[in-house]
Amino acid sequence: MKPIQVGLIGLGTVGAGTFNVLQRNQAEIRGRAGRGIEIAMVAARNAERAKAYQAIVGDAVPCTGDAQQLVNNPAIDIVVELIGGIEPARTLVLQAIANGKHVVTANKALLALHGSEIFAAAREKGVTVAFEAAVAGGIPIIKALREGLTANRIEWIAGIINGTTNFILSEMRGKGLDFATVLKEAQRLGYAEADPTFDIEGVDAAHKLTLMSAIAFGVPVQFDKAHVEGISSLQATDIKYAEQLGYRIKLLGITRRRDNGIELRVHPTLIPASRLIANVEGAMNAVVVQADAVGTTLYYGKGAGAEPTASAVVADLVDVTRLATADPDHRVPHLAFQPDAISNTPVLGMDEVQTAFYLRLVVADQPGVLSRITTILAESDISIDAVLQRESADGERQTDLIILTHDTVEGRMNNALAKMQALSTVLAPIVKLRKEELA
Ligand SMILES: NC(=O)C1=CN([C@@H]2O[C@H](COP(=O)(O)OP(=O)(O)OC[C@H]3O[C@@H](n4cnc5c(N)ncnc54)[C@H](O)[C@@H]3O)[C@@H](O)[C@H]2O)C=CC1
Ligand SMILES: N[C@@H](CC=O)C(=O)O
Ligand code: NA
Repeated sequence: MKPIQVGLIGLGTVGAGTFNVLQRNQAEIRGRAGRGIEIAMVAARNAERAKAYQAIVGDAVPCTGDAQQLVNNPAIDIVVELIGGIEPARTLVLQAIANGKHVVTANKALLALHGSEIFAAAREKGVTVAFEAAVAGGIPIIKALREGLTANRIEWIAGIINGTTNFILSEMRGKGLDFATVLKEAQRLGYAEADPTFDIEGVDAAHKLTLMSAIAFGVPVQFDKAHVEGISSLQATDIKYAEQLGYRIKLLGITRRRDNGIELRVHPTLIPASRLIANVEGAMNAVVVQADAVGTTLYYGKGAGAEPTASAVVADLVDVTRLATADPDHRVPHLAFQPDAISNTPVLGMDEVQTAFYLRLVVADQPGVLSRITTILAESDISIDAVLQRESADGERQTDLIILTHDTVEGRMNNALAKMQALSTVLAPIVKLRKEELA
């Protein structure tokens, strides 16, 4: 059978990785896909990359600077979008779909914001939009959630789904390096987004979490409802105290089914140091899924970088090649659930989220301070798990008071915090971090 014809837009980190993997493993890939997968055209903005690429493939495969030419080329069956960002990616993807082409993309930002529009357009035209690379890079987590766990009622998902921030946290903790140095290294290694604030402020993780939540719970993609907090205000003191209490701090994406809705949140989180996920270091990603039949499963691997991400892009190309001749109505639905089974279960506001807390208070070193604080917690019906008192680095007349609580509702905790903050013996803004046992 004639090889399937692929148009590749973007020859950056992932684009070049995809080209390399397709070239290197073409015989195996053909065996698995049932026919060859051939790059028929490339669109690239980076002149140097385009030249290097052209030197490898010669003139047989045209390389254009105008991606519109590629998506409108009738010879192309599958468009691979690897440029990132919203525009022109959105227009190009919709144009490719309108032209009846399947799409493979690694663009989580695009799908988290415009997934509903894109998947609806694809359904209408009977084409597939595959996006394994968009969540946790090379880890086949979309496949696992959408197909492998399809028998289950998923209860919650918690994941380290941003390699850059995990790399930063690990290097700072392990080697004592400063934030800016480690971020530069993450950029050099190709982990970071074009705008690294997306990584650092938790936005990239929230994009990925939004997609997993939709697939797990049969709800639309709704990034605008996600709670997003990154690592920029995380302090070394809290990492140290967390360790003393037997916890590690990781930037986690958590989505959980509750009776009254779905939690969708990204924030630094204390996790017991004994959990496997607490020991995931560097740019590695890990996703824990709790489901009713199978119990807990853990997916671990490289979530960023050229070839790990290309592994997922090429796997999608093989899937789409296998599916290309299948009846569109019987393909795996984009978001796992059939369109008429997508529910409008609400995403809960943070006030309604249930979690445990780590609090650090800088308090005056005098009698009665601790009891006033514990009274406020008791009156708020918040129960204490552990208390640690340490000499404060900043002065003799003050002390650091670290409190771990059991699960409560965040709104209740915020009310109690306001009362504590108003005490004259509380000398600095209280640090509040969330804590999850993940069991
Ligand atoms: N780098 C990584 O580890 C991962 C990246 N991703 C996603 O993959 C996508 C690509 O990321 P990277 O390869 O890291 O980015 P990159 O910045 O290295 O590459 C993007 C390339 O697209 C080119 N480009 C931009 N606009 C273009 C246009 N209109 N036509 C043709 N070429 C154009 C740029 O010149 C650049 O070479 C993004 O959506 C990113 O979020 C997903 C998982 C991991
Ligand atoms: N910037 C992302 C790349 C992969 O999605 C990350 O650091 O994880
Ligand atoms: Na993946």
